[in-house]
Amino acid sequence: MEPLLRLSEIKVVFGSFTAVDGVDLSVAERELRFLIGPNGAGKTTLIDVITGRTRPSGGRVLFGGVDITGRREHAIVRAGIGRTFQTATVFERLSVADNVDLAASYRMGPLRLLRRRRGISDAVAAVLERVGLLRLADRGAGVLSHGQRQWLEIGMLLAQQPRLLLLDEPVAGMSAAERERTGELLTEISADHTVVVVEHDMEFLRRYARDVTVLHEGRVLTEGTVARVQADPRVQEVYLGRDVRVAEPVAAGAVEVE
Ligand SMILES: Nc1ncnc2c1ncn2[C@@H]1O[C@H](COP(=O)(O)OP(=O)(O)OP(=O)(O)O)[C@@H](O)[C@H]1O
Repeated sequence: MEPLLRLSEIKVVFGSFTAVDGVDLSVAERELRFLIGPNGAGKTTLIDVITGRTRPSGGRVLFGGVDITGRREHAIVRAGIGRTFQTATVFERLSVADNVDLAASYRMGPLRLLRRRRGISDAVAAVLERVGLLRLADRGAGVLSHGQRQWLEIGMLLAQQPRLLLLDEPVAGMSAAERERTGELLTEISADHTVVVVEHDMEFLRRYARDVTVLHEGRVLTEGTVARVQADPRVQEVYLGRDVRVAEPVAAGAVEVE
C-alpha cells in the first residue's frame, strides 16, 4: 500500500552546507513515527520541507500519492498537513475556545464562515474535550500553563482536520505529569491520524514511541522499533558524542538524555 507520506532523496543545501543529504522516509496511514537525532541532525529542516517552509534542493515529497514538493505553506495546510512549532503559537488575548474556532475556520470557505453560529460549536467542544481543555474553554489563552498551551496548539491543529500532524518537540519544558498526559494524547490521536513527532526526550520515547527514525548529519542513520534503535551501537555512539549517558544495556538497552 502507498504510504501517506513518502520522501525520496530529499536534499537541502544552505550555501555550502548540506543540512539534509538524500533522505528517504515513508510514513504509513495512522502511524505514530518518532524522528530523533542529535542537535543539527536536520529534523526541523526535514519538517520544514514537508510543510513547504523550505524548498528542497533535490528530491520529492509525495502526500497521499500526490507530489507536493515546493508547494506553498498554506496550500500544504489545505492538502491536510498540520504542524506545531517548538514554542506554541496561540493567541493569548483570545479565549481557549476562540483559538480553536479560529484555527478551524482556516480551512473553511467564506460562505461557511459567514454562516457560523455564535458560541462554541460541537466541533470545537469535541476538540477541547479531546485535548483536556474543555473546562478552560472560556479562559483567556494567556493564562494557560506551558503544557496547556501545547495541548491547545495540538487542538488547533486537530480543528483543521489534518490527515498528517507534525509535532516539533511537544514535551519540551513539560512537567512529568504533563508529559504523561501528552503521551496518552498522542497515542489517542494516532488512532485516527498519522503523526510524526520530533522529540529529544528518550524517556518519553521509550514509553510512547512505536517506530523511530534516527537522523544524523542530514542522513537516516537507522530506523525501526524503539528497542531495535536503542540497541543499535551507532545510535548510542552519535548520542554518546553529545553528552548522553547510555543506561544499563541488559536492563533497558536504552540511551538516556541527561
Ligand atoms: N536557514 C538556515 N541557514 C543555514 N543553516 C541552517 C539553516 N537552517 C538550519 N541550518 C543548519 O542545518 C543543520 C540542521 O538544522 P536543523 O534545525 O534541521 O537540525 P535539528 O535536527 O532540528 O536540530 P535541533 O535538535 O537542534 O533542533 C544545522 O547545522 C543548522 O545550523
